[in-house]
Amino acid sequence: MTTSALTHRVRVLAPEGERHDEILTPAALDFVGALAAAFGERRQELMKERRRQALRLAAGTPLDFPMVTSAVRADPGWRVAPPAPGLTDRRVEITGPPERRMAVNALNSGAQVWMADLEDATAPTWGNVIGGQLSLLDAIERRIDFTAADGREYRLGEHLATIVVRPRGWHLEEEHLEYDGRPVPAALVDFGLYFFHCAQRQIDAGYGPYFYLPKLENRYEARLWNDVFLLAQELLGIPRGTVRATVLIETITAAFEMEEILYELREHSSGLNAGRWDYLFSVIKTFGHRTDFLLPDRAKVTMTAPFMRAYTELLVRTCHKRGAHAIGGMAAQVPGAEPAAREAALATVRLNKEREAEDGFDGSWVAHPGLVPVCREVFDGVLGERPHQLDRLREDVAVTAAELLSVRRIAGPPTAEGVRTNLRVALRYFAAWLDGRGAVALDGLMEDAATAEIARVQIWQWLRHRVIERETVAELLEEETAALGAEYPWAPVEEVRALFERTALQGELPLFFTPEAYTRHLVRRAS
Ligand SMILES: CC(=O)SCCNC(=O)CCNC(=O)[C@H](O)C(C)(C)COP(=O)(O)OP(=O)(O)OC[C@H]1O[C@@H](n2cnc3c(N)ncnc32)[C@H](O)[C@@H]1OP(=O)(O)O
Ligand SMILES: O=CC(=O)O
Ligand SMILES: [Mg+2]
Repeated sequence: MTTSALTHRVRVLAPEGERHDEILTPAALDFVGALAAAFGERRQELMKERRRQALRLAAGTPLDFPMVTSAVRADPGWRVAPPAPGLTDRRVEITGPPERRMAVNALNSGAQVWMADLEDATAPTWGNVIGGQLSLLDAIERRIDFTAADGREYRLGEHLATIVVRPRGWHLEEEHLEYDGRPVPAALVDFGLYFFHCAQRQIDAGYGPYFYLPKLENRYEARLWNDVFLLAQELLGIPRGTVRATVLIETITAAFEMEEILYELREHSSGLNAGRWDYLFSVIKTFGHRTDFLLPDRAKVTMTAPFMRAYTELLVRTCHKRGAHAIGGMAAQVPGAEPAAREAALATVRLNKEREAEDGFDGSWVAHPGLVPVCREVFDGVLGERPHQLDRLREDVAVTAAELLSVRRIAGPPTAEGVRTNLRVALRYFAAWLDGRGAVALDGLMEDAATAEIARVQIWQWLRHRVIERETVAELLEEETAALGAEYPWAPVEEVRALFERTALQGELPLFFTPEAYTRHLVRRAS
């Protein structure tokens, strides 16, 4: 049953859920409404600017470091805010959706930070959106303990990871909340509800309202976030500069404005993170029409590819120049139960973390509690007792625009195995997402919205450049759809297949698979 409640001008258009009233209080909705009123239009303008920029780049306008902000880059006189409590030592950060069991496991994992993910790892069903907020509130109130159906006890320990929340990106809307007759930007819903309920509680606990900001494309989007923080702090009487935000550099255009993004957010900034999977997705999406951006199988595009190295080297240099933490990205391997596969996964993760620690990163991400020890060991080896290595300025690094864009230096056409893998991953991930799960382990790898995006856009790119035949893809799709049905009898196979066809096989490439899939499949469903 759908209820419709009106508070100020925010309407809730969703089934009532257990304890949802604790999150969707009139005051919290008013707060979200105030953010939507102040920033909704500006966000829409910025989404239009994204499309204009995509068209300019497609038409051949060169991507370069902006001339107009060269003074910001040249000015030695500014630094970001000092690290806030709980964010000084970030050598291991575990990520995952704020589902109750995982929340307890992540908080107890021994990592310094838990990135509670309402974004790449969460399928935004209304149940997940509000359930995530409840988990966060309960965790901060230390009332999240529970006994699972199988009798296992989940109890918060003494030493917990610092919570950093990742709201959804600017491109998404939350259709279960309406302001002035329009869906509220999802970023403002996730940020606003958490901030409203937890900011003061986190300050009282000795921490603060901390965020990861995903998928920014330029400095104006960072400025928008900064203004959101200013208003949010003002409305709730929280001292200016209490918020901290780490921005994921995970679009190719943002890589050209890292310093400007830090500058815009400087009084709230806690660094940058190398969001490598979305970054790769963004490179393909932005330049997929160009033959010099044709990439081989996803498995072959590692962090040692010259253009990926240029990106991470520049990220560390930029952060440390401004006193900001540089946080490494996600190695996708998850440790399975089978000993040989487990060893191989741990060895790959170790190599990735070693490269990051040696390059100067101050910490890195892991996707699973079983990877916390290896990441910690590697960073302990480089940091020792020091909480970070901000003093490693990496003045030896000088990255050019050409190096950031030097994709053609990775050779090789896609293999038959690579094409099939992308199809398998996209179909299985879409099925899980429609089922309300935003992260899954598939063949020993963590897959989430970012990695699934790569799978779909690679197929699109390979078709566009005719390095694979349309008939081959059609045959493989037939086989893999049948395999999906056999493997996941619960999956809505035809809907999954149609979603893949719409988002990967058309001439025009949809910018993300999520907005359309959300509206079509996740809105106004029971859970
Ligand atoms: C590109 C990016 O944006 S990366 C960041 C976004 N992606 C993510 O955050 C993904 C995070 N990781 C995950 O979601 C999970 O590890 C998955 C889905 C990949 C695999 O999860 P599972 O299949 O449950 O793994 P597995 O069975 O090995 O889990 C063992 C235990 O570890 C827990 N666990 C696994 N991963 C995590 C995690 N990231 N955080 C907390 N606990 C976790 C499981 O809940 C399970 O706990 P239990 O023994 O109490 O039941
Ligand atoms: O969010 C992280 C990424 O790699 O994408
Ligand atoms: Mg991402």
